[in-house]
Amino acid sequence: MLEQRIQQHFIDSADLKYQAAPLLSKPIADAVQALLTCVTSGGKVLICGNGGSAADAQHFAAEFVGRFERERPELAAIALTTDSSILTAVANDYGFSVIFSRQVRALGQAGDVLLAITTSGNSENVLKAIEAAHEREMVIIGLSGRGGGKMTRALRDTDVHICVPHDRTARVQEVHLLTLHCLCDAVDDLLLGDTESTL
Ligand SMILES: O=C(CO)[C@@H](O)[C@H](O)[C@H](O)[C@H](O)COP(=O)(O)O
Ligand SMILES: [Zn+2]
Repeated sequence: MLEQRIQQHFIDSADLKYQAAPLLSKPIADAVQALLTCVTSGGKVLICGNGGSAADAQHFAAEFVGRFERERPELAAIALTTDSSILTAVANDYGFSVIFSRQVRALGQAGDVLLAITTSGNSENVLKAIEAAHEREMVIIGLSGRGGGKMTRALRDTDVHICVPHDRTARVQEVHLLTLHCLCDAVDDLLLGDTESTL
């Protein structure tokens, strides 16, 4: 029955979130420290991902540059998924696999953070963006699922890997979105202290 099927999505999503909380709280806290170090020393966050993860990239950038739940100064973040002229020129002239890495090389500086989002851990353009970010001496926060795929080996000890323990893309994406909200909330908390939410 359709309603049962719908309810099962809610149950599965909630189950995964319960299971993932104790596993992911430490890497998420590490990611918060990396973001805080970046933004308090004048750095910026570059974000990339495909499909639903491209939407997540833009969602996060909106909450950093705009706001999350509290008023605070603007924070620097750029989604690498939005400029259709850059994306079409680079894909057309060089190939889809370098649409993010060229932007990372163009914009990235030492001390910036790359937030790399891929549910499989295997999207080539995201993996190449990680390589480019290492060249620029950036720290990488990798969001993945399905065991981490190739992202696991692409990351270094100084990076942070937040790997959602599930094999279904939609479920992984649901935890990625929760993770991004945790990051925004924690950065605000550390920057602003225990002030009341204004929204
Ligand atoms: O949102 C969804 C599925 O829920 C899709 O658009 C999905 O993001 C796309 O298939 C992506 O290309 C998957 O890439 P990735 O997460 O494996 O890097
Ligand atoms: Zn989706």
